[in-house]
Amino acid sequence: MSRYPTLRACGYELDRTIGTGGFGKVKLATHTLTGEKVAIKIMDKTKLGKDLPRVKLEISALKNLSHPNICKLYQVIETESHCYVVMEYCSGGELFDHIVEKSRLSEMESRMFFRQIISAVSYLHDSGYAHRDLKPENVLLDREQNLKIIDFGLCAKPQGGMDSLLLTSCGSPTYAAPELIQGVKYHGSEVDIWSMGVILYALLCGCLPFESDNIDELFKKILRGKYIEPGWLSSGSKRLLRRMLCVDPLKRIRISELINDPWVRLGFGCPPSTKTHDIDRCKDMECLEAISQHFDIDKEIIWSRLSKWKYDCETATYLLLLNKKKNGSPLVLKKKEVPNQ
Ligand SMILES: O=C(Nc1ccc2c(c1)CCNCC2)c1ccc(-c2cn[nH]c2)cc1OCc1ccccc1
Repeated sequence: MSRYPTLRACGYELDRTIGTGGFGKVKLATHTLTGEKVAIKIMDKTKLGKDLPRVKLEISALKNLSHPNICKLYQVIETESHCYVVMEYCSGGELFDHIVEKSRLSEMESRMFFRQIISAVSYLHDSGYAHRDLKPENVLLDREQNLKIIDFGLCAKPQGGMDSLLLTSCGSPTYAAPELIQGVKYHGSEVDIWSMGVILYALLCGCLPFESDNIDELFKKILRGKYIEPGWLSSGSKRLLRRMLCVDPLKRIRISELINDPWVRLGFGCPPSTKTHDIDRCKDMECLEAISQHFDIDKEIIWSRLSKWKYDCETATYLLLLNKKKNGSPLVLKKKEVPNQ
């Protein structure tokens, strides 16, 4: 008997656990109707305690965000005891493991990944959010090695917009900006730029710019902002790293300059894309047709319900059909197996 009957009842066949964290666990699953694979974050609400607000924050952020480099939310299922968050399947695993596997990445492969991070973070900031916990462990890859940012449990949507200051000290110290660990007021966008600098260093060097087993030592290194520049770094990458890992947030490169940085554009001839990607919010008639035929409900009635974006089973079916269409798979929905009488 399945341990999670709710998920089975909502049309998911569970597979193995692929990740566990403070929040709970992440299990692979298949969405029965479309046959698409998903990742389901399973959280026991009675055990979440003070972390429950983080889960709510992540869910509300993900409901407002739609970008090819941000891990998609498909459905939220809540019961008395559990919260299930159905997410995009990222079979390429963590960027961190990819770097470790290759010890370090070439300048062009680093640039290919880094441009996707710039695209996602630029969209995030334009949407009024700061992630505040950017690190290679929170960057996954899909099977085509497209990058997907996860874990918006520490993100902030400052009341007064992205120019207003934040104070909460959060995130992982190794990737945290000097102003954040000093506990002074900071801009979310500026701390994200610093963390992106640490990620770029990890991509190019295969290690971290500031490391120590002793937290005080680590803080001193971050506040000094001095790090080793390995001999293989090009002058363009060294210059960019210095502009990102700049201790003074006022002198740190801004996202608008980062997009046009020569190192970022090298070989592409253009800046990373920054326009919002609401492709998932568009009305796709083929997907609507498939749902309409399967449930024998008028397309306009289906769309009137879908366009409320309730992240229920209908939203999940529609978004997963869009996925199938993007991957060139046929838009068919599986008939529910009628249990033999
Ligand atoms: O699809 C996900 N992961 C995933 C799927 C398939 C495979 C692998 C990995 C690698 C292991 N070999 C099997 C292939 C996957 C998708 C979303 C999320 C997710 C989205 N918000 N929060 C988590 C987490 C996922 O992962 C588990 C995990 C990865 C890194 C930190 C923690 C957990």
